[in-house]
Amino acid sequence: MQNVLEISNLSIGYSGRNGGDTVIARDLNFTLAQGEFVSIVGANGIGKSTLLRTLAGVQRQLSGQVLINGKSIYSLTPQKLASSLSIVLTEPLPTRNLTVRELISLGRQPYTNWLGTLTENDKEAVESSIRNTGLEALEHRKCYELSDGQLQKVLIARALAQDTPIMMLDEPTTHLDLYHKVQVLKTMKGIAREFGKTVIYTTHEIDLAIQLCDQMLILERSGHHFGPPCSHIENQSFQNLFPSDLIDFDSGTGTFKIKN
Ligand SMILES: Nc1ncnc2c1ncn2[C@@H]1O[C@H](COP(=O)(O)OP(=O)(O)OP(=O)(O)O)[C@@H](O)[C@H]1O
Repeated sequence: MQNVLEISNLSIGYSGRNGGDTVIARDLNFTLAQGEFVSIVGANGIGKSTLLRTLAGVQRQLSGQVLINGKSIYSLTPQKLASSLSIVLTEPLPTRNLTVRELISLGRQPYTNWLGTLTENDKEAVESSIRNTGLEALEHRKCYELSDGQLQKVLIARALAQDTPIMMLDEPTTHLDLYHKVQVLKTMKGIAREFGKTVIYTTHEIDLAIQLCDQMLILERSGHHFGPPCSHIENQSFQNLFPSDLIDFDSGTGTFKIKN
């Protein structure tokens, strides 16, 4: 499989007003191949969203490299970047006054003319992302009429309509019930498989990620681990993810258990 995203010696964080940097994670090294379904996991505040935003070029890295197909992400024009990767963030929408279909159609912006006219190809991409996310019944509803979970699906559909080789999603299943979490994750994995897209998302649902992902990036204060879920289980990498006073990772079932 061809490597699409190469991260080398990456340090992420925030530049202070007086010039000092706050480093959130350093020396990150991993590579994502075409068609892989990948999650980023770790405790609250460890840097999952910061990393995702850095990988997407939404915020600058402190040092190191993020390469998409061998080219630095920061050298790409906004147009090229928008046709290379889509990102679903947790920030609220600027407007919820659009219908579901209109919002999903915005995903086609990198390809439309300045009037935003949709071609047959654009319309087909919108149709198929509505179908793939099961939003047919909601397509004419206004976004302000949706529940948080329904809106989350619409944002995923917009990213799907963008039809980029790389998709990045920040906690895409937070507001969904268990059934719909699995439905959305399986849809995303299916898209990775069927269309050879690389999908990377942050999550707190480690059990589901273990069952579904090809690769997992585990962020910890002491460093990071990257590899397939089974190698993390073998290497006991989940054991140190959280303080051990309340929960333990059970390698046999691949789940966290509450301590008695
Ligand atoms: N704009 C910012 N400026 C400075 N520090 C920030 C900024 N945004 C986040 N941080 C800090 O960076 C660290 C990592 O935050 P981040 O949101 O990436 O973590 P996370 O792993 O996604 O957390 P969670 O699981 O709670 O969503 C936190 O300590 C946070 O306070």
